[in-house]
Amino acid sequence: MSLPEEMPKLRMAPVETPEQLAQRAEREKRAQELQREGNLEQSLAPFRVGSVHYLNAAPLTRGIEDEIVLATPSKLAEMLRRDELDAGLVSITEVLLNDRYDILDSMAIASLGEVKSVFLAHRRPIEEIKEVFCDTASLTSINLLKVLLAERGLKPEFKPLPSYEAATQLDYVLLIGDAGIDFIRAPHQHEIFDLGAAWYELTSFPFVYAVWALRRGVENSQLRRQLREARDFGLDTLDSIIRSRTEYDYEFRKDYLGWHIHYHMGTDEKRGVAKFVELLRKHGLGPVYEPRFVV
Ligand SMILES: C=C(O[C@@H]1C=C(C(=O)O)C=C[C@H]1O)C(=O)O
Repeated sequence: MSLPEEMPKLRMAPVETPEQLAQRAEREKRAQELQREGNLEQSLAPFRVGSVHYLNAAPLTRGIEDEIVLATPSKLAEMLRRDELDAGLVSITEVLLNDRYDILDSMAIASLGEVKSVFLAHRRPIEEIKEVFCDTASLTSINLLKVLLAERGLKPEFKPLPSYEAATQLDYVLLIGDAGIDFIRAPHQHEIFDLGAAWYELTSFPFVYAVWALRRGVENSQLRRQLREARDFGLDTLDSIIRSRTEYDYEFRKDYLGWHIHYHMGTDEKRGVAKFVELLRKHGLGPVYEPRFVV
């Protein structure tokens, strides 16, 4: 018996190969991410937010990148002080040395031990240090180096680094961020004194380099929620950030963002901050204010 003409033909969905399935899953994930990104971007205004242009900040600013001002840590601090920003992912010392910010709780740029991008590069023994040239972008790392050297009874003169090109020719140089990573990855004759590792050796605590500083006295609960969402989004998609960024190479990004740097501010990080406060005071690098955390 032949099938009646009007009977619908059985339609078979084409079978997907495992590769096609994986590609589709990836496309769907990407679409969801884009939507989440879109949601975040819509609601950051009217707040003005700044962050550092270093690779390490990427996971805390996922989805809001296009809305924030990127600058060096020292420029960001100046903008915050002039009230040109409502929030900045800024050096911890800016917050500790100025009684005008709250710290957004539970997140930070921190390391437990070796950080990779904050170090003293030295061609001569540290014990002989008389002067050190410092990346002018840095605030926190200069103070961290002052503390670490003072604990060894060393008080060199701190001078501004004239240019990154000059770094290879100087005996003692403090570098941070991507410029630091560039230096380490290029040929050089210096030994590397990693400040995260030195801090851990001295205190057994993590070191907190940067936090979200919020201008005090401004109603910012919506902004705080946005920044928490950006962090959640960034950490949920850390793998894809590591895969899709183009700085350096994949292995480096994986180690750096997935291992050396971490993004939570827990009990140990707060103990680390308290220890830093104690040592800044001990070595006369104050006045230092108690950090005030807001959820
Ligand atoms: C870990 C780092 O921390 C940075 C160091 C800063 C400083 O020295 O003032 C400020 C912000 C952080 O992003 C780095 O960028 O290498």
